[in-house]
Amino acid sequence: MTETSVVVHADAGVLASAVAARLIVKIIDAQAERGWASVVLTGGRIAAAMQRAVLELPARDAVDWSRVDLWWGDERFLPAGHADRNETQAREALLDKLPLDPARVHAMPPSDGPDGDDPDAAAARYAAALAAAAKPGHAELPHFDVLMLGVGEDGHVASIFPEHPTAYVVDGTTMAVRNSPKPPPTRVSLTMPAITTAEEVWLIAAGADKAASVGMAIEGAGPVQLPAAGATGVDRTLWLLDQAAAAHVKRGHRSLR
Ligand SMILES: O=C1O[C@H](COP(=O)(O)O)[C@@H](O)[C@H](O)[C@H]1O
Repeated sequence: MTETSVVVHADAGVLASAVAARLIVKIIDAQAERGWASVVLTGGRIAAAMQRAVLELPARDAVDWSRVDLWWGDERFLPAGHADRNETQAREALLDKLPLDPARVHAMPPSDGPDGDDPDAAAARYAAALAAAAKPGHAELPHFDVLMLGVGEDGHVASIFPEHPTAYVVDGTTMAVRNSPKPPPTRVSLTMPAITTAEEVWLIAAGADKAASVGMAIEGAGPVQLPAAGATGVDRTLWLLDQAAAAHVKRGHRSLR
């Protein structure tokens, strides 16, 4: 059974740098144990702040970045290099400044990639890449040490939206997303069953506009109504919040930092 914790930081800046520190330590621990680490990135504002914060921490040099696999939880299906792609954001904020092995940076295909403007083919291609990285006998996914998720104002995670067809998907590892309520309308996403295979899931949210959804998700809302409520890790589910996003979380459910 997953252990769930809620950690509340003073503001978005402290949150970003605390998550960055946590991520570095998680990667160091995974590499000490098995030689490599596998991380699933998310997009959005707090994710970008966290990515920038990783660069500012001297402990980043304790990571062997050439032995880190990077995946994405979702992607806005746009041309390569588009400013709104989660990949572009991560590359600009962090990845382009790290000595990563390019073969281990597994971005989701863009809309002008090998499959053209076909999100189903792009999702299938990503599913194949995930399956190719899985250990023999380990079904369709590699091990994920940590899978990070931003939380939308409406409680969406990755590109799984409340009451949207994506919230009802119970099989497969990836999916094309159409008619997303948040632009752009076409996306590619991991499915909820894929997300919940991660060793640890970290849900990261900052700002008062996230407070209602975060509060309801932690207090027991259903995952179709609030996908954030269904995103759990196998060993651990960690809510990493600033004070404003935690405003509706009951005192007994949080530890203040
Ligand atoms: O569209 C998306 O939004 C969420 C949250 O973004 P934020 O700016 O409100 O933090 C993000 O986590 C997701 O990956 C992304 O595609």
